[in-house]
Amino acid sequence: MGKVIAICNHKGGVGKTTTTLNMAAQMATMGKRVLVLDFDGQANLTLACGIEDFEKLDATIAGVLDDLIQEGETERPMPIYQVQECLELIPANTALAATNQELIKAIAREWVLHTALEPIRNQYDYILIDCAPSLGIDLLNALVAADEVLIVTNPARFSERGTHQLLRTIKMVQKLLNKELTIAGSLFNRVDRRTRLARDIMALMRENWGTELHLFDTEIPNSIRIDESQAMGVPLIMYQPESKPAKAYQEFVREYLQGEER
Ligand SMILES: Nc1ncnc2c1ncn2[C@@H]1O[C@H](COP(=O)(O)OP(=O)(O)OP(=O)(O)O)[C@@H](O)[C@H]1O
Ligand SMILES: [Mg+2]
Repeated sequence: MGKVIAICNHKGGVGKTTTTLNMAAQMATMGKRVLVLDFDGQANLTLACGIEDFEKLDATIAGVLDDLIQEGETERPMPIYQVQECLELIPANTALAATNQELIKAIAREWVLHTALEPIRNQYDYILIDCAPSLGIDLLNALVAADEVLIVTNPARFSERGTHQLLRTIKMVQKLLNKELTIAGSLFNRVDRRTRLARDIMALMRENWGTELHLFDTEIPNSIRIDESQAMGVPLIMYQPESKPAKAYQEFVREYLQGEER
């Protein structure tokens, strides 16, 4: 059975999409069968996978969920696009905003994504869900569909407060909706260790959170290479595998997989 990982933080722009894509690309490079799901109407992941005209796509995750919400339709074929060997994508576009409105009123509303993914879970080693910056019904759906949640965060004072809110939501889901859900931990992205302030904040965050939450040792550095690879529509892991942030993502996946074995 494939493992479903929700990559989330309700704070925007912390690097959820970047992490989803590069983690997935690295896993695929290692021969794992990986599916990434764009679960954000901004469609950043879809675009980063090289689909420029995503607004013209007929088949996206929104359509699958709409059929489930309106008809209870569970047999609809999944819109799956090949990104690279071993790596596939279910895309999104702005239609997902309307779907989210319908989700709020749906029967078994927190379970819709879980039901949608059920028929294809076995086809992959990993399914990575790129969540929107939200604490709403879409996040709840991702957390119910997931086996594990990975939090991506930045070393900034505001991030600390936000993480408490997010952990509260995750814990509620663990109690009320998905008892099997585990927290993989938190990955620090956009780390710039050159400044004293950044080093101090990192030390503070590691001290404050370390007991409550697993914090991955690997840190993803702040680097212009990330934006460059996105502009090219290619995961950084493939575009510049020798660059510092690509190496950091390789190291992070190694650390992540080691943690799985424990
Ligand atoms: N390590 C990094 N170094 C430099 N830029 C980065 C890094 N990680 C992400 N970025 C840039 O920051 C922006 C936000 O990243 P990303 O889209 O991955 O965040 P997100 O959490 O998915 O955002 P949203 O909440 O809007 O979905 C992008 O322009 C991305 O290229
Ligand atoms: Mg994103």
